[in-house]
Amino acid sequence: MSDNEQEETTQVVLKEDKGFVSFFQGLDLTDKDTIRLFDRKGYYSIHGDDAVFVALMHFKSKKSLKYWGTANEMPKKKIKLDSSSSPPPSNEDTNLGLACLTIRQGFEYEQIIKELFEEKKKIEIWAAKPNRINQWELSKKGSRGNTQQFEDVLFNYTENSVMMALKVTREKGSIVFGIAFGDATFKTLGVSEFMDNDNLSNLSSFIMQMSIKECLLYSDPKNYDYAKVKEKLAEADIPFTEVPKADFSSKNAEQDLTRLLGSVKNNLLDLEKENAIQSASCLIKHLDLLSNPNYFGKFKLEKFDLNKYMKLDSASFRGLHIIDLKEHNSSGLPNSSATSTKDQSLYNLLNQCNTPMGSRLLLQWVKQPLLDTEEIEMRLNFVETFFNDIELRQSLRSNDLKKIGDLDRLSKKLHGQKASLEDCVNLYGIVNRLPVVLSTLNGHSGVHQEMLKANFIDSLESIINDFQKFCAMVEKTIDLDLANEKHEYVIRSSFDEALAEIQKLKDKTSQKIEGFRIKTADKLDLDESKVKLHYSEKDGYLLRISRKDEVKLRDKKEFIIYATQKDGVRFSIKEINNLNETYKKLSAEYANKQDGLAKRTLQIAASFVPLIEDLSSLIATLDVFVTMAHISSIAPTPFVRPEIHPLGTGNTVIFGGRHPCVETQDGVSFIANDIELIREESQFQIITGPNMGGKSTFIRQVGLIVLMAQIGCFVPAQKAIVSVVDCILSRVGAGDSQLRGVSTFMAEMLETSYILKVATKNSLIIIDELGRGTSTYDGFGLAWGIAEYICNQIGGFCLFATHFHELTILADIIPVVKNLHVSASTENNTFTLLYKVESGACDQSFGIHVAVLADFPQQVIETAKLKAKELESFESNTLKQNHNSFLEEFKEIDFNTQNTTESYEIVKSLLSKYSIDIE
Ligand SMILES: Nc1ncnc2c1ncn2[C@@H]1O[C@H](COP(=O)(O)OP(=O)(O)OP(=O)(O)O)[C@@H](O)[C@H]1O
Repeated sequence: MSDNEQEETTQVVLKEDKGFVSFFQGLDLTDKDTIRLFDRKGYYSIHGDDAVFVALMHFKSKKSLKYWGTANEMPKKKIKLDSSSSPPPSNEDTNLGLACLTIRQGFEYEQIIKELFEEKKKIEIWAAKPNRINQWELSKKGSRGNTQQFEDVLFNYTENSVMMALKVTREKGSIVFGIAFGDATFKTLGVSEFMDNDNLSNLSSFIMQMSIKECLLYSDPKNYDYAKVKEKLAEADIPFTEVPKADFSSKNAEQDLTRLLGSVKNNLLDLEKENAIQSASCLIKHLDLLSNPNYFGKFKLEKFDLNKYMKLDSASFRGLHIIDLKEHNSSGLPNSSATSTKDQSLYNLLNQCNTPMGSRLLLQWVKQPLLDTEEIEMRLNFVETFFNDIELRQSLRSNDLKKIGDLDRLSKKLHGQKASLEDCVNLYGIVNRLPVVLSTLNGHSGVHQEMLKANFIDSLESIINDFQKFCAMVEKTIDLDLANEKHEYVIRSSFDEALAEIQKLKDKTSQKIEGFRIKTADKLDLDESKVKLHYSEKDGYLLRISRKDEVKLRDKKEFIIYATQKDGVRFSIKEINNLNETYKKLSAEYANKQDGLAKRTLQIAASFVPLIEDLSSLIATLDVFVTMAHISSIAPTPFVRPEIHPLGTGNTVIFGGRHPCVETQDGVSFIANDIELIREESQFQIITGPNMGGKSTFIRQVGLIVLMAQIGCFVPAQKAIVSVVDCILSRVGAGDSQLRGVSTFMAEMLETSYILKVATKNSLIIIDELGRGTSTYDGFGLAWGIAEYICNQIGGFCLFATHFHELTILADIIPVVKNLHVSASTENNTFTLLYKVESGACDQSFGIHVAVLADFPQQVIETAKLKAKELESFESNTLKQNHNSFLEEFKEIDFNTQNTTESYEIVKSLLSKYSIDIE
């Protein structure tokens, strides 16, 4: 925000009001996650800690705050200070009295609402009670998972606002989740019941992949799994409210669901899912869905099938940088690393969609890579169609799709009865452009022509057909000429007899007024053109002459002077004033009639919402395919269509693979690399090489290529064969371990234990620099043990980047282990990173080489070489045995049943049992 804008904000200054202060102090302000805004008609005020929080969040300073009185003058009741989200106030702050911030209605208010939801705050809007001084009542409230009452503000929000209700139970020893999830804005509702392992990996994936924003949690503190779920939610940064058991009741659930979904769709509901159905009743109650008759029969049933998508947890989203996760440090401000622009996410790279619907769908696809080969091939066929037919792609991108506005927004407005005639005209414009899209699609004649016809052309034709009635209605009712010429949106007067009659009378009145204008000019002995008519809402028609001619009005009682302005003198005569009265009455009558007719028109338009939704989904899908094809073709080297092998079959072989985001960075001339992950032959690859040599980039690019292939997108490679995987598990870098108050070593251990428990023989495991948090020996020992465990017990594909050069010996012991290294050249006493991945272990200790280049004393170099040799001969079987035994026991520990300190103690005692030193 610019200084100017900020200055403007502070122009709205609310005067100190002691009555309000006592009302405010009397409120229950204990919930530090709620921010209260007071609607003062035209602007809003925020007070106390809420004001400080918003000032810091939005304006990044406290300058815009005003303080009322001093703390000593204020009523005695203390406000609970928000210690977590804003720094504790200094004495100076508390002495200043009650903080007060005013924000303007419109853009500023909208921005702040969006930011508050992003900060996971609950929002309350308070309005003054009519005719009561300093008495306020709650008029709106919302939270991140329930933004219904703020829809008008959040229309352009890309992400959905999905709330879930969650019940945890155990069946036959396994954890079972009964989940209901819903988005009141997009009117979707779903239920799902699934089992989970002790790591809750299914729940983790569900939260990430369904974009859950908030949770209503079945309160059951005695339940052993309950604390684990709470920890998982906190880890995924999902705010949750503990809800009494009574709200999870199946009593009226079936009936309530039928009401919202409509009876037909109800057949698809699996009512056997008792826990999920109970969660649904809780969700319906807390979102207050039944209080809005507009919702009845309008909800769509959404399915979540755990077996349909690749599992991805937050560590993988972070490790592969699939989407931008907004991360926060303990001060509540965004991490600078998380906002770095250089390091763009895969979603950011791909999202060059032309429509907001496309962007939303793409986000969903990126989060939910598919497992079914047929579905993947189908998507690839479409991408191929638009990739090969340049003309088709360019025409859709640069013309046809660009002009299609946000249909989701339109349907939301129409459904919520917040639409205007302008929205109808906009929709009419979009519908009129559809034949152009259709003819562009019809122009294609490639191999997938039939598929294009069956999936897009036929549906679009039928949608255009079904919209005919809508178009006819708009043409008949709305004055389109006025809309096009003057951007005024009204009902055509010829549409309704009564309206036409009133219009006639209005015209007649205006004509009479015009007659008096001419007569007045005559009376004043002025040329007719010098007496003008001026119309304003307030005064109706007035006459106007130039200031020079004002003398002509002097001393003549029949002329009533209204105002003298730069452009002349405004005056009137009795007859015009009388006609003005008539004109005003007629105008009011006309407007009234117009309103009624507009309302009816909008009601009819709202009946087209299901059709708009169908169109929106068709355009979104088309846009995503076209965009994926576009990105694939504009990459520094075009992407290629991957060859897909069903889950658990075939190998993953990539020739000339590239990292899609690193290759587009400025100044990077990317070196492509190959990899062959062959089952039973080379499914475990160890990557060694110098620091900054490109190890992480290489293993992440393999993860991203597999992920992109399963989304149905082309991939950055010369040739790619991808065997579908059930999940990608990544442990990349120590990450934010400090934030959670866990040592780097513990964080590594926890994440790795999770991988060991969750991975299957059909997974892709990506491990980067394991063991950095420990002493060299133990780090190495653990890395060795973990690698061995993955090879022998899990199977699956694994890429293991490590700085432990000695780990490469594994290749001699385990047949499926192969070594790769990133190369560097040390010719002519220079050290150049080549980024080329080659087979075999890295044969040089580059660390020492760099030390030589840096002119280290000879003695240091010699000692380093000696020590390195010692380490190389690290093959003591007893030591290795110790590490293996440690790992056997380590993986059995259930970290979820203890807190961090307890876990740490257990691991420490286990380490000491096997004489492993991590200090
Ligand atoms: N194939 C490549 N072609 C060109 N540049 C590359 C390539 N791979 C990596 N780089 C560049 O090198 C930088 C370092 O790469 P990366 O982080 O992958 O190295 P690393 O070996 O994992 O390093 P470290 O061991 O220090 O973690 C990248 O940011 C990128 O700019």
